Amino acid sequence: MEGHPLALHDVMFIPALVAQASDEQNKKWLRRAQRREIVGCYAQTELGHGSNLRKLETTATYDVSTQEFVLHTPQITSLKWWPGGLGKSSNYAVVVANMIVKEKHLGPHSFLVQLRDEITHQSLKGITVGDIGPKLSFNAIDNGFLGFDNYRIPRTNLLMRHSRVEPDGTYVKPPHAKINYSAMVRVRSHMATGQGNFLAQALTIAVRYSTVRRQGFIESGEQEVKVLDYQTQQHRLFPSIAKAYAFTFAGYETIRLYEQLLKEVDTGNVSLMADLHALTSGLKSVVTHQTAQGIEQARMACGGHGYSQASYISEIFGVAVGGCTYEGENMVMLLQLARYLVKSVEQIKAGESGKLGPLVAYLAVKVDGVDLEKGVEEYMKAFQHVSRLQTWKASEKFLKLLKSGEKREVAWNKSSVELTRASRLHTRLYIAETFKRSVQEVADPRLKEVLTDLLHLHVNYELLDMATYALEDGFLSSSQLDYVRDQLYFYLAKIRPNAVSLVDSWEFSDMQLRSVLGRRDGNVYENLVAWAKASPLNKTDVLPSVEKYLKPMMNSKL
Ligand SMILES: CCCCC/C=C\C/C=C\C/C=C\C/C=C\C/C=C/C(=O)SCCNC(=O)CCNC(=O)[C@H](O)C(C)(C)COP(=O)(O)OP(=O)(O)OC[C@H]1O[C@@H](n2cnc3c(N)ncnc32)[C@H](O)[C@@H]1OP(=O)(O)O
Ligand SMILES: Cc1cc2nc3c(=O)[nH]c(=O)nc-3n(C[C@H](O)[C@H](O)[C@H](O)COP(=O)(O)OP(=O)(O)OC[C@H]3O[C@@H](n4cnc5c(N)ncnc54)[C@H](O)[C@@H]3O)c2cc1C
Repeated sequence: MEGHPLALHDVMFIPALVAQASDEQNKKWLRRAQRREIVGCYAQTELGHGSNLRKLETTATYDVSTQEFVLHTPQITSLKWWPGGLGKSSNYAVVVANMIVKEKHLGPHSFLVQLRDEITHQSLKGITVGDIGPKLSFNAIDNGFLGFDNYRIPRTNLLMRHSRVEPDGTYVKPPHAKINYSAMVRVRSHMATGQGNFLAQALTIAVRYSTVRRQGFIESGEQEVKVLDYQTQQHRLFPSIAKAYAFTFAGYETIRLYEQLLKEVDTGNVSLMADLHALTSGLKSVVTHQTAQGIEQARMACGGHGYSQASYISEIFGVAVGGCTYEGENMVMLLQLARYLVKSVEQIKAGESGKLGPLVAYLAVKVDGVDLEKGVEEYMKAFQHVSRLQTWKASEKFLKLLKSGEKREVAWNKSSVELTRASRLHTRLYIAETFKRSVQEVADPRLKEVLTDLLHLHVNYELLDMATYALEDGFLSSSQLDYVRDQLYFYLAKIRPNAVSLVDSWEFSDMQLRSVLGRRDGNVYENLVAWAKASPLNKTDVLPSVEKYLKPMMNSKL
């Protein structure tokens, strides 16, 4: 859970080679990387810039006389900073640097760069590399820094699947300006399943523990109740169980889309790139945020013992919450999706609704009202309505500011909170729709029934959470919201008997969970005592600090 120093080798280094190196280059590098003869990382972020890639400062200047690129770190802010596995483990890196050929700045490009000797593992001359120090979590990964002092690499180390520099310095452009960002899009496509998995781990711990923990009464005179029987506890945990399933289903879809994109790009078709970028930007942001919230609620749902490291939930939280920042800070990525939504609104206004992609076609179709009692399809229409309403409002705000003479960037900034709200609602609609589609496809009727309960819980919880938007223009009445509330409580109670099976079905082993509270056998109390006794502070009865500090204090006459 604390991460693995080679994680980025598999998660980004190899995928970057697969997607960006030419077949010829990969004959040399890929097999070696796959066999782990070389260990790599993905070095893009710098001390001064992570979000705004156009301002990366590391330069790769082409020297036509030697047919080499000269990598250089011009100032302190240009040091690579954060890449996982860079500090101590990797001897190679895919380095993203601003490419300069014949004095022309051609923007961020990826290069394969050797950092350390393959035999001694010592850093090479011209390279400064090290670890950035302890972090909130992920401390088994050596996130690192890296500087170049006019460090030379062959021309052929530019990853040349999509763009090239010929020996004479002629630049061949890629078919899409952002094709070099593919390693990030890949990880973003995988993040919904990855984060769903983190959330699932925390929930497994909290739900199991909530059936062991007995405290208080619902009806007097009986045995104290399992805390999972409290409606508040169910409300804290069950909607997150639904989300963990929903994120996993949505993630399967984005992974499929990414694989399709890779194939299409190889045939020169880059049309899916904008759609997938927008989709994964929003999904990564919403999923990481809601996962962090869900894990934190799971921790609190375990009361005092949730705060102990014996719960292991704090470590899961630390790792998962990193996802709000890495692969694109969430606000920045929500604003990327917002660009796509605003463009879609502009298309509709220009009478070009027919050109809209399937995920945004609903923005052009108005619905007057819904009858929620008819079922999930009506909820989808309600989600579409709130997302459409907010997307139009935010877009109109931006477009009005533009029309009033504001500069584009200023108008954008003044509309940005509203735009991020639109992006979230659009993404939550997507999650609900993929959840619905996935449940409809389940063949086993008993499984389908339980998952359908979860889906109902999800749509009622989500709609209630978006109620402000739905009430704003009178789309939903307060009596409809009362119906949603009743449905929510109905499904909390209905799911209760299946709650343990729903988390057990994720099949985490005790070794994976590393949680005293979440043990499969439920022997929490005995093992908490054993865990506490094993604490380093309990190795001796009297600590050296007693002689050194406590006694002088206690014996002092002052
Ligand atoms: C595979 C398994 C993964 C499992 C993961 C799951 C769980 C984790 C478990 C364990 C993981 C272990 C380790 C992983 C941990 C950490 C790894 C972390 C790695 C990193 O963080 S790597 C660094 C990531 N950095 C970023 O994400 C930077 C964010 N910034 C950007 O991406 C860009 O700067 C920007 C914000 C997109 C803007 O780019 P810019 O070039 O300035 O473009 P704009 O002018 O804003 O836009 C122009 C235009 O281009 C479109 N665009 C931008 N990007 C793309 C893209 N990628 N594809 C397609 N189109 C793109 C943009 O939309 C604009 O289009 P317009 O039509 O609107 O003009
Ligand atoms: C655990 C972890 C692992 C990482 N692994 C890697 C790795 O392997 N390789 C790698 O290259 N990098 C890695 N990173 C770096 C990571 O990708 C960046 O930190 C991330 O992209 C955010 O960039 P930043 O740090 O520049 O944030 P900043 O952009 O400085 O963000 C600071 C604040 O400014 C806001 N902001 C910035 N720009 C805008 C804007 N245009 N509009 C509105 N608000 C804005 C943000 O929303 C945020 O609130 C890792 C980071 C972490 C935490």
